[in-house]
Formats: sequence, C-alpha cells, structure tokens
Amino acid sequence: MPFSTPRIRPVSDAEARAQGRGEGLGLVHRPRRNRKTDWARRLVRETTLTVDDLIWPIFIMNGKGERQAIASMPGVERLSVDEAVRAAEGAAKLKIPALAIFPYVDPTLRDPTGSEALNNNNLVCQALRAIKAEIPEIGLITDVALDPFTSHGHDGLLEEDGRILNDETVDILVRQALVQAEAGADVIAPSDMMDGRVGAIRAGLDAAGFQDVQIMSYAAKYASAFYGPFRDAIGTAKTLSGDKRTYQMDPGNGLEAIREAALDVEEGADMLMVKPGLPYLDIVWRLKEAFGLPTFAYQVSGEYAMIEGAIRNGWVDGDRIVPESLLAFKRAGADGILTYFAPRVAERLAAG
Ligand SMILES: NCc1[nH]cc(CCC(=O)O)c1CC(=O)O
Ligand SMILES: [Mg+2]
Repeated sequence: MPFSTPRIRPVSDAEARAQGRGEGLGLVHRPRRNRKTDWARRLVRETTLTVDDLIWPIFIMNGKGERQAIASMPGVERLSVDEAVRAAEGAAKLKIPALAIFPYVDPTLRDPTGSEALNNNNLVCQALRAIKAEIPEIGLITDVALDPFTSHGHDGLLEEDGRILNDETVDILVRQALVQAEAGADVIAPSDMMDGRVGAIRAGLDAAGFQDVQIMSYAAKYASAFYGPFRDAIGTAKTLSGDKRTYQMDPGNGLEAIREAALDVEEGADMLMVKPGLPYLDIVWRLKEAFGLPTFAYQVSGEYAMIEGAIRNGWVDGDRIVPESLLAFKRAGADGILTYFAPRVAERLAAG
C-alpha cells in the first residue's frame, strides 16, 4: 500500500506550445486517458475488493428453525443456532473467510454482572461448537464485552453512581474470552474499550494453552450513534442506562486513536479494528500507516441501515453503492471489513 505519490511538475501551456504540442490547451498531462475504456480502468485500478476482504457479523438467538427480522436492519435476521450453521455453510461456499458472532441473550438470563457470559454452554458457545463441528473451514470471531449479558446493557460492571469499573471488568472479560476459546473461537475480538484488556486476555489465553487464538482488538471504538440498530438486534436499546462515553472514544479525537492502538499493539493485539467505518476512514488510514498491522473496519449497523434504507426506497443503486462503500475501506488501507452486506457482496463477486 503506497502512502505517497511523486509530485507531478505541471507543464505550462506556453511550454507545451513551444515543444510543438498541438493546439488548444496544449496539455501534456491528460489523466482521462487512463480512464477511456473499461480495460484501461481495470488496468490502472489501485484497489480492489475481493471476497477475502469480508467478515460477516451474524446475530444468533435461542430456538430451532427460528429467524427473526430486526426492524431497524431490514434484510438482517436473528438466527437460531441451527439456522446459523446453515448460514455459515452458505458463507463458506461463497468463500467468506470469517464470521463474527453476536448473541441476542434471553432477557431472563441477563443480570448486573453479565454472569451468563461465563456460562460455557451459553448461546455463543453453542453456536461456536455447532458451526465448528459442521463447517470447520470458516473462521469464527467472538465479541468480548458484557453488554449482551448485562441487565443494564453496559459492556462492563456498573457501579451505583454510574461508573463502569475497569479492572474488575477486565477480570471477567479474560474469563469470557477463555470460555469462548474453549468452545472453539479462532479470534477473540474485545469490543469493550476497558484499559488493559488486550494484555490481560493475551496472558489468560497463553496460560490456558491458547497461544494460537488471535486477538482482533477494537482498538479505536467510538461512542457512536451509528450503533443504534445493533442495540435493537441484541436487545439492549431499551435497557441501556445512560451512554458509553466514559469508555468508548470521543468522536472528535484522532490522535487518541493512535495512542489507544499503540497500547493494544504493545499488549499483543494481532489485528486492529476501527469502528464505526465509513465516517472514520481517516482513523483507518492513520492506524495502518502508524502500525502496519492487519487493520479492519466495521461498517456498523447504522451505516447498514442508512444504505439499505436508501436502497429500499429506490433512492440509490444498491448494486453499485454497496461495493463502492466497501472499496472505500480498502482504499483507506483496511485489510478487511466487517459488513452485514458480506453474503450479498460475495454472491455478486462470485457471479463476476
Ligand atoms: N460491545 C458491543 C458492540 N459490539 C459491536 C457493536 C456495534 C456493531 C454495530 O453497530 O453494527 C457494539 C455496540 C455497542 O458498543 O454498543
Ligand atoms: Mg484501549
């Protein structure tokens, strides 16, 4: 990925005429030449999107043969574990490299400390085992954070005064990561934004013999309104008390993203992630440039809802806008994108 281009010396009209370069503007440089035909455009294209760039986030739920629509994410459904296995099979056929799994936890199982996160037979673990058993070739990424499991919808332990406890939460997150690794997770993706969790999880995984389990750190995760539909999907929209601004990043900050990522790299992150996606492409670029680590971006639920809503209204051309939105991530230096459009795009890419 080149990050600089040589400067082009402009040739003046007078110079060009003096060189006998024809009439009119006498231009030496005509960038349009490289765009004149489809073959020329393909030949000079700097970035491409392939199926290898896609990670598909899926929502899972209890039951059998169940698929449940999510109102704010038209076209996305919660899937019972058996349906998730079929979805994984379809994704593997399309050569999508990996899935990211998010649970809709039965509200009766949620409590203030998110204890269900540590149940080694919870929904996430059931899905991991079922998919691993039938579709071993697809990568499985699991989210480490307590929000699907807590009655208050926060990613960590909530004090009465509204504080989210850091170190106490990290202890639980390490155990959550171990539960997931034991059930077959290939990649642990901490999305909680507690300080020090990457190092603690790495140490915990290594001590338990999971040296080969990767960590994809949500290194720069912003306190964003673009997560709204996701909170509908996992059922925390109504229960979330307050907001997540004391742990997720302030949307005004860019340098802080580099500091956050530097800590995660030092603590042992194998891959970095930026979230949300399109509104934060500057951050993707800066992290890729600063660390050169595999860098991912999450085209989050609100971005999906905006694009899909406009497609469904006939306001934009879905066949073109979706791949264009994903190509933009690649151009910004991303190695891959978590996107709800993954299967749709993979199908189109396969069709050629
Ligand atoms: N830790 C939870 C988590 N993991 C991924 C998302 C958002 C994904 C999306 O919006 O698609 C969130 C939401 C949040 O932090 O509230
Ligand atoms: Mg951090």
